[in-house]
Amino acid sequence: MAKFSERLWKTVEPVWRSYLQHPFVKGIGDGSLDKEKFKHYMKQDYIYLIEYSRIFALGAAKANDLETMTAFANLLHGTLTVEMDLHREYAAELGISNEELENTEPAASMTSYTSYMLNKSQLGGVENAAASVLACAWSYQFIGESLAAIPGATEHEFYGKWVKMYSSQQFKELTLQCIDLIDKMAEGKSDSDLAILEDIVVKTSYFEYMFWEMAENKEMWPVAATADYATTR
Ligand SMILES: Cc1ncc(CN)c(N)n1
Repeated sequence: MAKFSERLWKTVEPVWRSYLQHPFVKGIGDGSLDKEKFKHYMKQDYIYLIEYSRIFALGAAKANDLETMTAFANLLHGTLTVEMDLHREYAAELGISNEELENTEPAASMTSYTSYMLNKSQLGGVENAAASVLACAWSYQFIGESLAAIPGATEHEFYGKWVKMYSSQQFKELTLQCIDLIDKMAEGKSDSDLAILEDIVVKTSYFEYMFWEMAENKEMWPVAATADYATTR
């Protein structure tokens, strides 16, 4: 029988392929991306990764066996180190302190995406946590590998290390652990339970697209509060 992850790939493939056509992703691949857009993305992505890490912690807490708990703990550690080190390196290059990075004011898309994942993971069992993180890891690995195939993309003086990290063996191993987790959790589940997990993967894939849009357009919130409020933030 086909693995659940194969079914998921077929369902979300058109959404993930659309990322490769997105101007922000294309700009990383050909090195033409405006650095101010990247700076906005990188700051939002850093606070996104803090919330994303919480899902791994929730998965570890909800795990029914030690093997699953260890996998979630490894993924938590990998995100806090391998992935977030990349952001800290870019921040240092762009003159942003770790404190400023951590205190980034969350944008609407970042807030809605992480709130959705946290809600699904808190309400459901450990399988909801595995479904919530899947598109995040796997779609970035898909993007990383696709961009790495573009001549010169990994050697670009600024964006090269982004492409290298997301196409690296280390990141691939973290992704494979996420795929393995969802496949194990899908075993023996009813069609209706699998449909619930699939829906989480589809919705998070849509949120991924919205995140690229937020980055491209340097979005925060659609309207501004008073200037007084803004200065107290
Ligand atoms: C929004 C988002 N989605 C996924 C990833 C890859 N963990 C990320 N860094 N940022």
